[in-house]
Amino acid sequence: MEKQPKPPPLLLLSSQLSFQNRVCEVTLNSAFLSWKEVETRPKRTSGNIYGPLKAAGSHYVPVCEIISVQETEEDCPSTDTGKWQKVPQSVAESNQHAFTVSYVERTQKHRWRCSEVTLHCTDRTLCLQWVQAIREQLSLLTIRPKHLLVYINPYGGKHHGKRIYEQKVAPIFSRASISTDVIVTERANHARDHLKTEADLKKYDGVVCVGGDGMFSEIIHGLISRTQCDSGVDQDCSDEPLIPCSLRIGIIPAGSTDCICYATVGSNDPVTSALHIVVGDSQPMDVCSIHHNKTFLRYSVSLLGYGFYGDVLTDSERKRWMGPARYDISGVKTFLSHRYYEGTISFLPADENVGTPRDKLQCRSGCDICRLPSADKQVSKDEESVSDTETKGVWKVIRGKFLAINAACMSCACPRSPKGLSPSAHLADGTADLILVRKCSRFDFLRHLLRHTNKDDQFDHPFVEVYRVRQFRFTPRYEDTDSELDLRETEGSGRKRFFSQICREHPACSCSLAHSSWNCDGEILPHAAIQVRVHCQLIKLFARGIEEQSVFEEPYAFSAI
Ligand SMILES: CCCCCCCCCCCCC/C=C/[C@@H](O)[C@H](COP(=O)(O)O)NC(C)=O
Ligand SMILES: Nc1ncnc2c1ncn2[C@@H]1O[C@H](COP(=O)(O)OP(=O)(O)O)[C@@H](O)[C@H]1O
Ligand SMILES: [Ca+2]
Repeated sequence: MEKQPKPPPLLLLSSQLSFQNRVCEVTLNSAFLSWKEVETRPKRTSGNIYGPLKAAGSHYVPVCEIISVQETEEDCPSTDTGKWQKVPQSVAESNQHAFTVSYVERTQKHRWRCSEVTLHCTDRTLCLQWVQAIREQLSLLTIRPKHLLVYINPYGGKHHGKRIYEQKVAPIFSRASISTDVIVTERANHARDHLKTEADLKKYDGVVCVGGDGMFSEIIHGLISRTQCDSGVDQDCSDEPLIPCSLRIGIIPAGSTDCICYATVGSNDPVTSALHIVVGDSQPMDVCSIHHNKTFLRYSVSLLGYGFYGDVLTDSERKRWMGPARYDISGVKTFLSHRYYEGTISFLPADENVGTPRDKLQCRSGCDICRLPSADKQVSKDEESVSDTETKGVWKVIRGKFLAINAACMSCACPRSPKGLSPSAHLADGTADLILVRKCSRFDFLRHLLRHTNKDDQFDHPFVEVYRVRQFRFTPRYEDTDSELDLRETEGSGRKRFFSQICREHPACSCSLAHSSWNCDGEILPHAAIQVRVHCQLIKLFARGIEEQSVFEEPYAFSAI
């Protein structure tokens, strides 16, 4: 289909206003607000005392990135104590009428800041006309949230959640005329239970989570369960397609890892996240459901890890008082213990059109793969059911001794690992990357781990395999005989023989090490044998995916427009 050329933006208002004592040509059209300095005063240059009328720096702000506009009360002393208030530029200007536009400015490392420009008018009518025209354009942006439900975990990360929200986020929401109901949680699972049973969700345009990945996990559990419950979907039934949640979720990072925020925005910065909420961004996201036989256990959006990451989490939970540093201490300890686990992984590979975990195509804002119509979208019940299409694939079975089994339905990029556990995983393609790290030497495992922190390919080792999957199952070795899959032991079954073998191979370890635990977005799962299925685009965030670097380096320098 041929693309229709976009109609040119409609010119709405144009005036000569003053900015920092200079005359500016200010224009508002349906797409941009722009101001261009115009040199009107005669300028002395060598030879010619009258220089040409010169256009200096032009500025363009897309209307969709304007946060707010207000009349600036320059004559009255300020009642606004935030950093929003500008001191008048000069005595000459202070008597004039002015309005201030706040807008998004991109800075380094995918961070957004709130910038502002104050434009002075010669009369009040013109000033009000400008304020009204800009407000009208903002009111057309119906994707922007107006009323939000905010949950704050006061104990996440370094326990700064409440302060971060009050000092950095609330002023931005109030500037953007967003009203909020704020709940500071009093116990673990407070937010989840409130969302699941109590909250009047019809009142809100979105939910905001102030905390880390664990807190985000609470929010999605509450929201997904509520949505299924309201639609009569049984979460215990692993074949049934789930109903996508309609409310978007914003993440204000205030946790230890903040992987979900970092991997969907590109930074773990509260102001940037608040601005993505204000402009009403929307990023769909895959969610894994985890079952044990016919029982629903949990959902996961970031890391689902058995072996190394499971053991790191189990050890670090005892060190919560240390804050984010607990993961480093437990990481070193777990690395030194060098435990491996036996079991069987079986999985349903994804079709080739979603790419492969090693294709080096990173998921970025507006990602083509996540927009593919063939992505395993949630289908309505009268259409072909998801299970029909999925059973057409062929399951693969891998048995072995593993140091780590990780599944990531997105990159899991975080400050600790800027490209993530699976750098080419997609946020919303309906697949997860399954990473199997087989038993190897400590030195090799260290090389693999260190590659998460630099540019080298962590999958380029003979003991690492990675697959893009839609579903998988894991059965630890001693449970193989009870498994529904009936994957029989070839080397002999029976617990006694299994434990004696483990102990022979592992003289320094105790028998209890035959099992690890699953780390599910920072929560320990009670079962080792699990079935996992990816649900394409089950939730939506107030985010837009990571923007291409070029957008950041040249922040809206629309010189060609
Ligand atoms: C020896 C050098 C080791 C460097 C290894 C670096 C690998 C880092 C890969 C991290 C992937 C993190 C995925 C995110 C997991 C979060 O859900 C979870 C819970 O985060 P939270 O505490 O709630 O913020 N955090 C952890 C560490 O398990
Ligand atoms: N008020 C509270 N008291 C204790 N625990 C809480 C409270 N609110 C939330 N939690 C729990 O704290 C855990 C960690 O929270 P999170 O915000 O992810 O921080 P971190 O990244 O440091 O782990 C989550 O599992 C969440 O369920
Ligand atoms: Ca995915």
